This record gives sequence, structure tokens and C-alpha cells, in this order.
Amino acid sequence: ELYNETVAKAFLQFYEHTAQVVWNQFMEATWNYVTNITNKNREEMLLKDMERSQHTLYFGTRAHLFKIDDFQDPDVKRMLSKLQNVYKAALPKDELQEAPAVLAGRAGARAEGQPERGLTLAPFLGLDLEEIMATSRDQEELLWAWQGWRDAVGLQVRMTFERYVQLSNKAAKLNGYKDMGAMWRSAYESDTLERDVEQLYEELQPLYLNLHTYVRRALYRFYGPQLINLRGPIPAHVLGNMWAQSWVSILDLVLPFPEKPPEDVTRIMRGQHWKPKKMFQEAEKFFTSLGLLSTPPEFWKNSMMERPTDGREVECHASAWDFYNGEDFRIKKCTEVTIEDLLSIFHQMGHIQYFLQYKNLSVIFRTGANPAFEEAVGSVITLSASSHSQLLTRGLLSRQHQDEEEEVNVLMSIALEMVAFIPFAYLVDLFRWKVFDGTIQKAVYNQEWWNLRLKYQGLCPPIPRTEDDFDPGAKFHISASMPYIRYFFSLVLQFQFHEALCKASGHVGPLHRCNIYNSKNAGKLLEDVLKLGSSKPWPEVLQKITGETKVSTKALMTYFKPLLNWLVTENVRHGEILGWPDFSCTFDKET
Ligand SMILES: CC(=O)N[C@@H](CC(=O)O)C(=O)NC[C@H](CC1(C(=O)N[C@@H](Cc2ccc(O)cc2)C(=O)O)CCCC1)C(=O)O
Ligand SMILES: [Zn+2]
Repeated sequence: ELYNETVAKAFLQFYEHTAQVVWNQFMEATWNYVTNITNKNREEMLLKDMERSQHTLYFGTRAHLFKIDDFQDPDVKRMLSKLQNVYKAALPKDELQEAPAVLAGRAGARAEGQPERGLTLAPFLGLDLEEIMATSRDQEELLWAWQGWRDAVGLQVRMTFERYVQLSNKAAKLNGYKDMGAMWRSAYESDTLERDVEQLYEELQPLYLNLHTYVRRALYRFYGPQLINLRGPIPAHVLGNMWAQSWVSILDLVLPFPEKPPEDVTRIMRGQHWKPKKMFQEAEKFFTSLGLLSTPPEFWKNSMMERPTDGREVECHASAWDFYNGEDFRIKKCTEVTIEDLLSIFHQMGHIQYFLQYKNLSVIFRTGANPAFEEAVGSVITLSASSHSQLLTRGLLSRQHQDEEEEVNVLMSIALEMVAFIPFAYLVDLFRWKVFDGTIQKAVYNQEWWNLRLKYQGLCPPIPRTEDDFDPGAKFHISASMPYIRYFFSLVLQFQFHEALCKASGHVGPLHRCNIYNSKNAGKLLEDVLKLGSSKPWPEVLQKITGETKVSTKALMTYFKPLLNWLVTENVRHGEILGWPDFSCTFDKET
């Protein structure tokens, strides 16, 4: 037999040495493009992407020649089966050439990356629309920004989206999947993923419904009955965010105890003359305090930590990059000195820590145990980094004691980020899975998007939408073809990790007061997991950190229990209707 296990090992060695070079060149070329968007850099990146596809196809087709089931070594079997998925490289050359313009794709992400169209939110018309969505309390102005962005970007994506679906599904079928949604879900190595996430969503729904009902009442008090229907969905433009995926910007409108507002950490950071570099050093300090790895000199030399001032056009969506040579790791972020950006840097540094921990594995295993693990690492550290005790320790808060009411205020601000995000994180790929499997046809893309936004988020568009619009395209990850269910999954996982790491750190007391800073035990638990990359099935990896093999919402519910109790009491006191029985989206102002 020609292709035995010994040959397979030599084949994998050959792959290893060539892949490091090909992937490194692709990442370099892509980095050069997104940090200096010019046609020349785009051409160079497309060339390197083509070379990467040829390399993937060469090894992917040959990986099928091995009778994997007869092999003994589990690593060899796992590596060969992963190589067999060649993603878009399976497409015929002409369609592969067409792909970049169509398969937007996140340039550096693990999966088949393609340059995004540079559809960045700011600067748009010289304004930062996200800033307006977060700070304006004038609903006409909010409507202008909300509609302006969708008219400018959503429509542009619509033109190629149908072709994108066709090419994606063709590539998926050539790899043996029924459609691209099935190929995306295969990253979780589970044939019950759709049901599992639906179950997780149902467990979290009561928490979201109570938050939605309470926030609707607060918005009713501020904007009045002509805009807010207490028995209906909330208009999507008054939640403080372009996609209403995070409501933390309207904390001032919904604060449970307004006489005890949380301290303004951003103001304190600016008062202490924080600079972007110090924000990255702060995040690094947290990871090294756990006994985890520090970043190499290349990180500080090569990262882009601020928007360039030399006129270059850059892609400002924050991201973390692995250059697959075991030394070069970078973050690209247009950092502003705010608490939101500090916490987002913790998230990005979580990606970097994962890259550092698994850098000695085969390139094939240099990804998270599943995509949600990659997202959860940085987010779980953020839960401690944003805790009262940590901010106090780092001199970012002055008030020592936090009474019960202040604690509810803080839990509310965290829930406006995390709990508000639950239905959005769930529906983005619910929509795309249905588009890929044909349940949602092109003629009703926008109507079906809003059906999901109504059903899961309890939102309405502020003005009538038609099939001439394409509102899903206004979300970066959809225009950049970046899968999203990882963020829903990570939301649950990060609290499960947090509970396990807090236990390991010897924390006693409420989960939301836990801060694992300086805990070498917690760090060791995390390190043992990160080092594995994707070399083992993720339930095994989950068990190493939490002792369980199943994802559970218990920890998240425990964390928010004090807030849920307060919300239920508050909603009962007002005789509120949970949900939106008046499900119609009324647009006439006079009602
Ligand atoms: C080369 C490359 O692409 N690398 C990948 C990582 C990898 O594949 O290794 C990467 O860097 N992706 C970028 C993405 C950026 C952010 C994001 O897009 N977040 C989502 C969802 C969300 C929302 C709230 C929240 O608290 C956490 C997440 C959104 O904003 O909608 C921006 C804000 C935070 C994370 C990221 O870091 O996940
Ligand atoms: Zn991330």
C-alpha cells in the first residue's frame, strides 16, 4: 500500500514547512493591505491569496489519498482530515479569481480570507456615525445616522451578496458539505450544533426579556409614547448602537439608581494621561500576572495601535493577527483612550495569548479548540479586568466601597453589553444559515432579516424597509463574510470559564465580584487549555478547564442573578408586559 502512515508523516512534515512560508507571506500581504488600502497592496494580497489557495489545494487533494481509518496515530488522523477541507480553493480558477470581489471575507481570519471592501464605519461623511449612535439623544439625528449608514453600505453589499451565496455554496459542496452554513458549523465538530445553540438561547431568553422590558420603560420615559409602545418592539435606532447589539451607551437613560452613577473611568484615564501603548501594557500585565506568556518585541514594533496620521486609509475594525512563524503576532486597532477600548484590548490580547500558547503546534492545529474558545479567552479576562476590585487596584476608580445599589448599577452596565448581545449574536448566523440552505430566498432577504430581529431582539426598523434595502449588509461581519455564532457561543462559554478560573483562584462570594488577577492557579488552568490549540476535540478541552463536557448557561445566570431579581421586581412593580404582543412596527408618529 502506497500511502501508509509513515508516508503520511513525511507528507505532513512537507506540508508543515511549506505552509509556514505560504501563510506567513499571505498574512504579511494582507496586513499591508488593511493597514494601507491601495490597489497595489490589494493586488499583492490577491496574488499571495492565490498562492495560498494553490498550496491548500495541492495538499488537500493528496490528503484524500490516505486511508485515514486504517491509521493509528490520532494526531496524524486529525491533521489529515483537517487538510481535506480546502475551503474556497476547491473552486475553478476563474471563480476563485472572482471570489475576492464577492467573498468579502475577513482578510486574516483562519478560514479562507478575502480582502474586505474597506467598508469601515468611520470616517463616514467626515463623521463618526458610531459616535452619534452612542451619544445623540435626538431621535431624528439618530434616524439620520441609522439610515445614512444603511443607504451607503447596505445597498453596496446587496449587489454581490447573491453571487456570494452561490459561490460559497458551490465551494462548500465541492468540499462535501450540503451548503456553506454546514461547512461553517463543521468547525464545532458536532452534528447537533443548531439544536444546542437554540437550547442555550431558550435558557437565556427570560433574562433578555426582563432587560428588554425594563429598558423599553426607560426609553418610554425619555422619548414618550409617540416613539415607544410599552406592549411592542423597540425602534432599533435608540439603543445606542448602529446594530442595537450593545446598549451600554444608553446606561445614563436606564440606570437603576441614578443618584449613584458609576465613576467615569474614561475621564479618570484621560486625567492620568493614559496613551494607547499604556492600555496594551495594562492588558499584557494582567496576562503575565497569571503566569501566562508576555508578548515578543515584534508585537510592539509591528502592531498598529492607533489610526495612522499620515493620510493612509486603513481598515479600523480591531483585529488580532498570527503570522504563523512563531514570532510575529500583531494587533490592529484605531485605539481611543476610553474604558470601552481598554476592555476591547483585553479581548484582542486574549487572541494574542492563544497564538503564543499554541505557536509550537503544527500550523494545522494553530486555531482555538473551536472558534468560540478563541473568542472566550480574551472575554473571560475582561470579566476580571472590568471588576470593581481590579479597576480600584489599577487606580481607575477612587471610591473604595460599593454598596448594593451601586452594584446593581454596575451589573446593569455589564448586562447592557452582554445580555443585550445574546439575541443579536444568535440571529446573525441563524439568518446566514437559512440563506445558505435556501430557506431564505433572495426576494425576501431584508424582510426575513427583520423578522428575525423582531422575533429574537424585539426590535423594529425606525422607518419602513423594503427589498431595495439590505440591512444585514450594514454589519461588518456579514459584509466581510466572518462567521458570527462564535460570539454567541463565547458569551456562554466565557462565564463558564470565569466560574472555573474563579474557583481555581480560591475566590469566595458572588461570581460578579471575582477577579482572578495574580492567580497562578487560574493561569495554569488556562495555559493547559490554550496550549492544545485545536489538536483535541473541544469537549475534551472544556472538561480540562471546567470538569464538564457540555456548554452550560448556569454560570452566566448565576453571574446576573442579583440583577435579574432586581429586574423582575421592577417589572412586576410597573405591571409590565414581558415581550411584544403588539408585534407590528408602527411608523406613523401620531399614534
Ligand atoms: C485576523 C483576524 O480577523 N483575527 C480575528 C480573531 C481570530 O480569528 O483570531 C479578529 O481579530 N477578529 C476581529 C474581532 C473584533 C471585534 C468584533 O468584531 N467583535 C464582534 C462581536 C463582539 C461584540 C462585543 C464584544 O464584547 C465582543 C465581541 C462585534 O463587534 O460585533 C471588535 C470588538 C471586539 C472584537 C474579534 O476580535 O473577534
Ligand atoms: Zn475576538
